[in-house]
Order: sequence, then C-alpha cells, then structure tokens
Amino acid sequence: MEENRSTFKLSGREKAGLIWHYLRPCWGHFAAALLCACLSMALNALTPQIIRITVDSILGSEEAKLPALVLRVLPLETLRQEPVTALWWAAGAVMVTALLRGLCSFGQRAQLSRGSEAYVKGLRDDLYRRIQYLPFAWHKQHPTGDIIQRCTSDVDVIRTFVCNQLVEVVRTVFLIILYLWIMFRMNVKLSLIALAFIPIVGLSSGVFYRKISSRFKTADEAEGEVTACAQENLTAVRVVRAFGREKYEEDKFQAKSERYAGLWIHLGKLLSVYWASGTLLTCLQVMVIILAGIHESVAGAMTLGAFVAFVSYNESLAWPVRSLGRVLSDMSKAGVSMDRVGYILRSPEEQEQPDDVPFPGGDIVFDHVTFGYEGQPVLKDVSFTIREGETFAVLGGTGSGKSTLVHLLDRLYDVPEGSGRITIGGVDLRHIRRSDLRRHIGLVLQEPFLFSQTIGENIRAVRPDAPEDAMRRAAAIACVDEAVTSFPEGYDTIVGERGVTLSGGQKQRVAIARMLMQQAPVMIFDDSLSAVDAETDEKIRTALRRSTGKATVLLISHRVTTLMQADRILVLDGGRVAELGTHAQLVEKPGIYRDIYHIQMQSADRALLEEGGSEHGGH
Ligand SMILES: Nc1ncnc2c1ncn2[C@@H]1O[C@H](COP(=O)(O)OP(=O)(O)OP(=O)(O)O)[C@@H](O)[C@H]1O
Repeated sequence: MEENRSTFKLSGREKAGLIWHYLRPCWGHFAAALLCACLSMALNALTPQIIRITVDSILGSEEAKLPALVLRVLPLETLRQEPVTALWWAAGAVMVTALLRGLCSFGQRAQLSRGSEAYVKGLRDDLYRRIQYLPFAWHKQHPTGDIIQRCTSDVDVIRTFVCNQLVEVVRTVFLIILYLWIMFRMNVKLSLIALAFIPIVGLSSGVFYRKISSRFKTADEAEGEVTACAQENLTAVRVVRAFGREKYEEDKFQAKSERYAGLWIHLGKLLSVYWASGTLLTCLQVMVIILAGIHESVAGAMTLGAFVAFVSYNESLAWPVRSLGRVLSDMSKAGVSMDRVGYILRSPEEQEQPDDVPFPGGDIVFDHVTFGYEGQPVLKDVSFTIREGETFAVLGGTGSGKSTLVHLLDRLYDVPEGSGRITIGGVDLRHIRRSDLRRHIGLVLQEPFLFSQTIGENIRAVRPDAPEDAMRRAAAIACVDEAVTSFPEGYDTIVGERGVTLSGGQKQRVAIARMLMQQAPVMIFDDSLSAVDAETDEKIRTALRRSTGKATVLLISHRVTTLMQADRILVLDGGRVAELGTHAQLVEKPGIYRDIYHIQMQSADRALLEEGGSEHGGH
C-alpha cells in the first residue's frame, strides 16, 4: 500500500536509528555536554555536605566522616577553636563549588550548541537534498506549506528534543540516582518517604502533559492558520487592493489571531493550575520530610547537620522530577515530528535504472498513449510522430492535455506499462536516463520561474561559464536584449523579490534566452509566448527559426499565428488527436483548426480596422 503523509509512522527502532544517524558525527560534543552536566550535578551535591560538616563537626562536636585526604587538608581542630574562621572556610568552599559549577554549565552549553547545530545541519541538508530528487508527482501531491513546515518547525522540535530534552533526561536520571544514593546513606527511613513521592509527582506531571498535548497541537495549528492567512494576504496584495478587500482581510486576520490568543490564554490557565497543584504536592512532601526528619533528629537517629543536608537534597529532587514527567510526555510531540520528517526521508527518489541509456536523438513517437491523473483520463489513445528537426505545433482547448504531453516527454510522469509508449529514436522513453533526457530537452513554460539572481545569472543558469556574447546572442534572439540593456544595471539587474519586477512578457523572454543557452536538440515552448504581443511573438519566432537550426521544436499555443508556420500541426480535442497536417491542409478541410483560424483572423482584422479607424479619427 502506498504511504500516506498523514498516517506514515516510524517504529520506535527506526526513530532511534534516525536520531543516532545524525548524532553519530557529532556524538563527542554531546558526550562532553553530558559529562559537564553530570559533573555539575555532583558539585551541586557537595554544598549540603559542606553545611553538614560545618554544623556537625566544626560548630558541633560530631566526628567528621571524611576521606583521609580531605582531613589532611582541613585544619579541623583549629577551625573548631575559631568558629568565625570556620564559617569563612565554609563560605569559601561553597563559592569554589559554585565557580566550578559555573564552568561546567558553560562547558555544557558550549558543547551542546556546537553539537545541536551540527546535528540539525545534517538533518536539514539531507531533507533538502532528498526534496531535490523526489519525483514531480510527489511535489504535486504535497502542499508546499506542509513541506516547508516539516523542514523547519518539525526539524526544530526534533532538535529541541535531542539537544535539550534528551540531555535533560540523562541529567535528571543521573541526579535522581546520585541524590537518592546519598540520601539512603544518610537515612533509609526518610529516603523511603522521599522515594514514595517521586512516582506520584513524575506520573501526575506526565499524565497532565499528555492530556494537554492535544491542546498544544490545536494551538500550533491555530498559529499555522495565522501565518498562512498573513502569507496569503501578502502574496495577493494586488488583488486585495484591486477588490478593496482590506477590511475583510483585516477582520479575517483578527478572528484567527483572536482564536490563537484565546487558545493560549486557556492553555496558560491550565498550566497555572498544574504548576500550583504541583507546588502544593511538592510542599506536602517537603513538609512530611521535615516532620519525619525532626522526629528522627530528636530520637537521635540523625544529626542536626545531616537533617539540614537531607532536606536540601530532597528539595533539589523536586524540580527535576516534575520536569522529567513533562519531558517524557513531550516525547510524543517529538515522535510526531520524527514521523513527519521521516516521511520525506523515506519517500522514494526518482531512480535511474542501471541499464538506462543516454539520449538517443531521432524521431519522437507517441504510440497509442493513454494517460491520466488520479484515475481521471487526460490523454486517450494518442498517436503521432514528431520528425527529427521539424517544427511541430500543438493546438487545443484548455485542459485538452497539451501540457501533459510535455510532462510525459520530460519524464516528469511515466506512461504506465500497458498504456502505450513514447519513443525517441526507437528507444522507449522509460529506458532513457532522466538526467540526460532533460539535458537534451529545453523547456519554456507559460509561467516561467526566474531565480532571485541577476538576469545574466538566470540566462546562464544551465551554463554558468558561458561567455558574455553567447548570453547576449540568446537574449537578442529572445528579443529581450534591448529591454535588459535599458535597465541601469543591465544584465546585473536582480530579479525576483529582492529586485526589479519584470513584466510577464519580459520574464517569458528571459526564460526563452535561458533555454536557448542550453543548446538542446529538442526545444519545447509550452504557451511560452502568450504574454508577448503578436508583433514581438512574430519577431522571436523569425529569430528562432534562424537560430534553432536542426533542433526539433515543439510549439504549444492558443494563437494560430504562432502555429501556422510550423511544419505540421496537431489538434488535440478532449485528450484525443482530432486533426494532424500542415497549415495549408488543415485550413482546407472543415474542422476545429479551420474554425479557430477564421475566428482569430476575423478578430485580428477587426482589431486592425479599429486601430486604423482610431488613427484616422485622430488626424
Ligand atoms: N499534476 C496534475 N494532477 C492532477 N490533474 C492534473 C495535473 N496536471 C494537469 N491535470 C489535469 O489534466 C487536465 C489536462 O491538463 P493540461 O495541463 O495537460 O491541459 P492543457 O491542454 O495544457 O491546458 P491549458 O491550455 O489550460 O494549459 C486538466 O483537466 C488538468 O486539471
């Protein structure tokens, strides 16, 4: 069964594999960060011991149970005589441990930030690389916004989980084990009471976060809606102004923004209740420990210093235990993000077969091709031949399948087995290496895309090292050289969001120049002269005829004047071949081509007459 992007799930093992795959190259940083975190914990555990020794063995008279090395350095007897000096020593020791903890904390953060950047870079680069090689059909099926969100927000959730939460879990587990070990050595009865509260606090926090995670998800989705609303508005700013929709857009945004704010206020309330009840529970535990501790101290089972130290350890346990519950429930959020990212990483790329052959050249033959999208037939038993070197035109109504012919020729989609075949030079297209095929087929689309670079860089996109005069020759053929040189920056003018806005016709012409630079033996113009006026269209076609030489040209257009000089013309009607022949043959016989020809010629004549009339009137 085909994987679905909403239901795709990685197993626990696969998720661990995904984490480890990107962690492996930078595991040293994570290990160093963990070491620093554990050292910091251990140093933290020293402070209550300093207090215990000060109270029991310096201010009091208990025997200090310390390692021989420490006893040799610590002038215990002298300190007992001078309590003020003793307090300075204690304060100094606390300061030193705090300083060392600061160093560890610095090391932990520095190592974590290096590790997490390396981790996330590896994952992000892999995602981007994979997206470059996923089939066109995959891109068509997946909304761009969804892909971007997977590559940004989801990657960020995984980064936070691996780089912060995972380290936090290890640190907390280490802390719990270390502190409980010390506490058990100090007093078993009190330790058992403290231990009894840990699962209650941890579990209640885990259950709470699991319960509200769906609300977090709703808030995330609401945030997505706010962003999408703003994005759509900014993209369609011209339409908004033209139709005076400013107020409507403002209200729409405000409604979404209000919902988003409301969700967070509600979440804030829930979190406040949780934190307040959690604090109450923790206080209850501390109270029980204090009462039991006093009882133990009065009974002589515990010294005063040990009691103070024990209470301090116990308090230090409360916060990490509460956060552990939250981290564990956040794991499910990270798990969802891993599924979403994993879906892209597991989607199959366009694969070249080992026995695929290079582009053979020759006649292009559509042999009984039937093709459709999502079960809806578009091309129905289409057969025709484009002879090598000829200019072949395709005319057809909207949705008749003209662009689909181009998709198939470029192998953006493959003709399914048993639904006919397309051959070039007798070789089935499905056995021609895609990369090679696309290098040999130049393509200009109706709505060409220009990169946010200079015009020169756009034209030289396929041959960045091509000489200046070759680029200008291509631009001249596409009738765009004059327009470009009239810009103050000429070919260095930046286009796209950061630069000038080219008109639709200028964009099409730059795209034609870019395609000409490819010097491909097959050139396809998919309605790519629709945005230029008839006169420029004629000029470009004349220049092209002279320059394309032996290239096979496939012209797709709604304009008969664009097509009539082609060697042969194919008329598509509802996905079927309706007519095929030269212009002269097609205007001779009744049919779609002749009708369209007459309609377009009449309106052209009318336009000419009107133009003449108005000029006449002007004199
Ligand atoms: N990727 C796709 N997924 C689903 N349906 C598609 C896809 N591309 C095209 N179609 C549908 O296939 C039909 C033919 O589309 P195609 O773009 O080939 O027509 P066309 O003749 O080039 O039309 P136009 O002249 O308007 O560009 C249309 O009904 C269109 O909605």
